[in-house]
Amino acid sequence: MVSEVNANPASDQGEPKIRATDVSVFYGEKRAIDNVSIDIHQEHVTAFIGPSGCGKSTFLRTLNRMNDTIGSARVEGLIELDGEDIYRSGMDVVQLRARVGMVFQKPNPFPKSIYENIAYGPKIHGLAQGKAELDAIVERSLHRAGLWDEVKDRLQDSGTALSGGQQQRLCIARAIAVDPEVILMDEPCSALDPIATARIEELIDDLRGRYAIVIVTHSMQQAARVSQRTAFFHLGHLVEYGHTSDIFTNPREKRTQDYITGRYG
Ligand SMILES: Nc1ncnc2c1ncn2[C@@H]1O[C@H](COP(=O)(O)OP(=O)(O)OP(=O)(O)O)[C@@H](O)[C@H]1O
Repeated sequence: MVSEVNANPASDQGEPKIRATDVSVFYGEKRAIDNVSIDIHQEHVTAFIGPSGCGKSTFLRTLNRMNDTIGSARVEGLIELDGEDIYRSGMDVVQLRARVGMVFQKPNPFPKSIYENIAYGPKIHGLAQGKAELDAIVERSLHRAGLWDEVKDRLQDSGTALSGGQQQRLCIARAIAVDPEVILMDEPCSALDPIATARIEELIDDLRGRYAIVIVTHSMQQAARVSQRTAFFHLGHLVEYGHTSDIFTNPREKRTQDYITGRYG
């Protein structure tokens, strides 16, 4: 049975950016997420932690309807972005995914130039009036992602020729280029070395405040370093959600305590 969780430890922060209410996710008959309610706030980095298979990625994907791409997946419950039900019929999913961008575990730049990787989204969303405006978006996005200085002299080189860490920053720049409100990150550092990981963590901190960021991570150290709110999932349940400092120093639930002290996971 799910214990009572505080779904809104940031109630002092005004209206949530995203509110999930009684969300369950099924793959065929199998229930991977069980009745999860949570508020995600604008000014924060929110970390999802929990043992492998607990449903962190599945739940993350419900927040921009990425589960729609998995044939067997079915979502129940309500997910609101600024109060709007994102699963309502008629919702423009392409537009939604621009507002709620995603960065994946493995960097996945398009097999195109660095410039085109960034320019593609703004072009299809009609965000630039002409070449000069597009150039400005590309430069600004690469700046924000902390990549401009490294690539400004080779914007026509292929994005796939960059190092893993640079590719991941390119993917973050690509998400930023369409002016998102929320950025979802699914284990964005798991394919990176410690130096590249540190750069992404610094970047997440720089981006905080401008976007609501949700990060799935296997690393409790990373959650503690980059997030202000942490949600602990176990077997499809949201066991505990709160201020990151409280979750790591003073968890209310025994299952959280056991996980953060390394008893399982
Ligand atoms: N496409 C899919 N089809 C069927 N079952 C799936 C699919 N994706 C995930 N699952 C199942 O749903 C459950 C939750 O998986 P999910 O990947 O969301 O967990 P996770 O906590 O992100 O795991 P990990 O930390 O290992 O990435 C698991 O039992 C998994 O096997």
